[in-house]
Order: sequence, then structure tokens, then C-alpha cells
Amino acid sequence: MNTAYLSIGTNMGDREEFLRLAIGSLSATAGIESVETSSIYETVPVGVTDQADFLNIVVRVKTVLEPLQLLAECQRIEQELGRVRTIRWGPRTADLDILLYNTEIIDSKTLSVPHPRMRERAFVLIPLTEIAPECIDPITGRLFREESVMQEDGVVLWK
Ligand SMILES: Nc1nc2nc(S)n(CCO)c2c(=O)[nH]1
Repeated sequence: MNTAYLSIGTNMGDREEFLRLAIGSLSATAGIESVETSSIYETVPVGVTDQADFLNIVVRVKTVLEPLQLLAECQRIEQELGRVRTIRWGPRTADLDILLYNTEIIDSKTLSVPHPRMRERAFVLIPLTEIAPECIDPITGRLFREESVMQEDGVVLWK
């Protein structure tokens, strides 16, 4: 059994409903045995800042799926929830990013793990360290909570 961490973000429509649907779809996916979720955080947009605030969570999944199979399922769920890739970094109904897969380091055209921008994203680090405070960066060998500067501004507990 493998352990993967995913970041889920949404800033369009009924944001909480999109999170609920994304979690439900993950739980119903063949090969995903369990889904544990962090609290929900409301977060200011990073990247393209003139857009609506996001709701973000991090989930821990136990899965027999290989990394690229898990990626395909995340992309399927994004499509199911109406993700239209128009403006890069723009608004989205649901964005599912693979953060970590066991302690693997993957660097391919289609998938980079650990997620290359996760260390600079408080909207990832805060929910990640909530559900996995002992999570270690497979590249540096250090705890994410210690190695990453977590600018907590812009990330507020929603529920
Ligand atoms: N706060 C926040 N900013 C973001 N910018 C992008 S792109 N995204 C989508 C995830 O890559 C987000 C997000 O999920 N949350």
C-alpha cells in the first residue's frame, strides 16, 4: 500500500461543494483505499492574484495506484468537476495536485514529485503539516514544518 498527499484547491462556484465532490470522487476511485482530509482553509490566491480567494485542503490517500495512474485519476476528477484549462493559474472549479508519493522523487515531463512549488505555498504547507506534522521532505531529509518558511498570512481556517 502506498501513501500519497494531494492538494485540492477551488475558487469558483460553491467552493465547499466542489471540495466535497472531489473528496467523494477520490474515495470512490478503484485503487484508492482511504482518504483522510485536513481542515478547510480559505486562502488568498497565489500566482494570479486578481481572482477569488480559494478554499484549500490537503488529503492523505492510501492507494495501490502507481503515480501516473493516480495522476490520471486526479485529472479525471478535475474534468468531471468542470475544470476548463483556459487561463493558466486562473480560476478553477477544482485543482488536484500530487504533492508527495511515499518518499519517491519523480521528475518526468508529466509529473514532478515532490510538487516543485509546494515549499513556497502556505496554502499547501499549513494543511499538510496539520495532518502530517512529521512529514519529511524526501529531497532534503528535513521536516517540511521546519524547513519551509510558512508565511501564515493569507491562510485562514475556514472550518
Ligand atoms: N491560494 C491559492 N492560490 C493558488 N494559485 C493557484 S494557481 N492555485 C491552484 C493550485 O495550483 C492556488 C490554490 O489552490 N490556492
